[in-house]
Amino acid sequence: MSDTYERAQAPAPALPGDAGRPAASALREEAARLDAADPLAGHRAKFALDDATVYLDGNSLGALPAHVPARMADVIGREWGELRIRSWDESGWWTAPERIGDRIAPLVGAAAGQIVAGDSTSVNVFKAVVAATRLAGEGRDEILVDASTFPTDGYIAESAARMTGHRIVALDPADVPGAANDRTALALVNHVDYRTGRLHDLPGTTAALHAAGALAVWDLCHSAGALPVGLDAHGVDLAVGCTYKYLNGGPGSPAYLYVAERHQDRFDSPLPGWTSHAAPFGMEPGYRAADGAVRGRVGTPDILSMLALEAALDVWDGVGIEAVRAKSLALTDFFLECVAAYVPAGRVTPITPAAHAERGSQVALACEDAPDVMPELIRRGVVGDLRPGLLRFGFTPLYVGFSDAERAARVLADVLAGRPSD
Ligand SMILES: Cc1ncc(COP(=O)(O)O)c(C=O)c1O
Ligand SMILES: Nc1c(O)cccc1C(=O)C[C@H](N)C(=O)O
Repeated sequence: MSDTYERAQAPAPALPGDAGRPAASALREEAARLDAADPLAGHRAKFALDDATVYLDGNSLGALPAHVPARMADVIGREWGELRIRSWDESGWWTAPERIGDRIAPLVGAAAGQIVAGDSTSVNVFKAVVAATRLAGEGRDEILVDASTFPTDGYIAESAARMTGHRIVALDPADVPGAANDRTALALVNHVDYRTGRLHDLPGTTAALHAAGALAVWDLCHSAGALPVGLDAHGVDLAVGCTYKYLNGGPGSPAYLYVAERHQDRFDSPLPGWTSHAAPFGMEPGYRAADGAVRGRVGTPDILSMLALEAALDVWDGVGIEAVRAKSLALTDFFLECVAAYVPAGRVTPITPAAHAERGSQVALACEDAPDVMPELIRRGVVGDLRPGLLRFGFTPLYVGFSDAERAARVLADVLAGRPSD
C-alpha cells in the first residue's frame, strides 16, 4: 500500500459531535493538505462536475467524462448521419464489443481477448451461470450463490438452475470455500457487496472452488474501476460486471463478460445469437461458435451506448488501478474519521468493514431515519443514495477529494443534529 496519503497527524479521536463540530477546523485543514498532495486530484477536471455538489453516488451512476458529448456528437452526426451503414466497418462498429472488452481488461487484471462488452449484467449473469454448469459437466448439481447478492444475480441464478436442473444453495460468501464439494458446479459471488461495501475474498474463494473441482463466477459491478481484481492472476473462470458505476460508461451502458482463455473452446453460450457465430454474414441455418471472447456476444450491439463507454474509458489512460485503490482506502478512512468526529453519537453505525482487506470503495451507514436524511443531504448538495435502512456513499477516487469527504460528513452531522445549512 502506498504512503502517498500518509496522515500528517494522528486521526482525530472519535468524539461524539453533539457539542458542535469538534475537530472541524483540524479536519478541514487535513483534507486540504491531503487534496494538495493527491496525485489523482487532477483527474477531476476530466469530468462534468460542479463544485456545489459532492457526488458520492458513482457506485450507482458514474459521472460524465467531459469529452464524451463531443464524441457522441461525432458518432451521431458523422458516423450515423453521414456514413450510415458503412460505419459498421469503416467506423469499427462491428468489432466494438471485443475492442472495448480489451480496454476494460487491464482494469480488471485480464489479458486481451477474454472480455466482450455488451448486454446487461443480468443477461451476462445468465450466460455465465449456464455456461459454467455446462463447463462443470455431469454429476455436479449445486450452484452456490452469495445470499446477500444484488437481487438480479439471485433471480437469474435461480431461473438458470431451474432450466439446467441444478439446486441453488444460498450462503454467506465467507462460507463458500467451506461449502464447495464434489457436487458443486459453480459459485456466483459478488466481489463487493452492494449494501455493506464488504470486499469478498476473490483469490481464496476461487482457489477453494477449484480445489473442489468447481468454477468461480464473479460479479465485479462494485469492484471494477475501484480496486485491483486480478482475474487472470487468481484464475477466475468467468466474470461479469457493469460499466455505469466506476467505469463511468453512462446510464445503461453495456455490461461485460469475461471468459478465461482456457475455457473459451468449451464455452457453450445459452444465448448463441448470430453476432457470436463464426460466420455471422454467412447466414447459415446452423450455429457455429466464433473463437475467443466473441463467443459471448448475442445480438446487435447497442452502438450509441457502446461508443459512449469507449470514449469514457479514455479517462483511465495513464491511471494505475493500484493508485486508485490507495486513494479509495484513504478517502473512505478519512470519511469514517470525519463521521466519527462530527456526527451525534448513536445516530449512525458504519456497517462497512474497517479492515482494508475487507472494504470496497463505499461507506454504508446504518441509520434509523435514513429515508428522511438522504433527501435532505441531497438538498444540501451531498449526493449519496438510500438502500433499505442505510445511507450509502460511494467514493470514486478519480473525482472525489478529501475536502468532499469532510464536507459530506459535516453536512450529515448538521442534518442529523437538526442544524440549518451553512
Ligand atoms: C452487483 C450488481 N449486479 C448487477 C447489477 C445490475 O445489473 P443490470 O446491469 O443488469 O441492471 C447491479 C446494479 O444495478 C449490481 O450492483
Ligand atoms: N442500475 C441502476 C439503475 O438502472 C437505476 C438505479 C440504480 C442502478 C444501480 O446500479 C443500483 C446499484 N447496482 C446498486 O448497487 O444499488
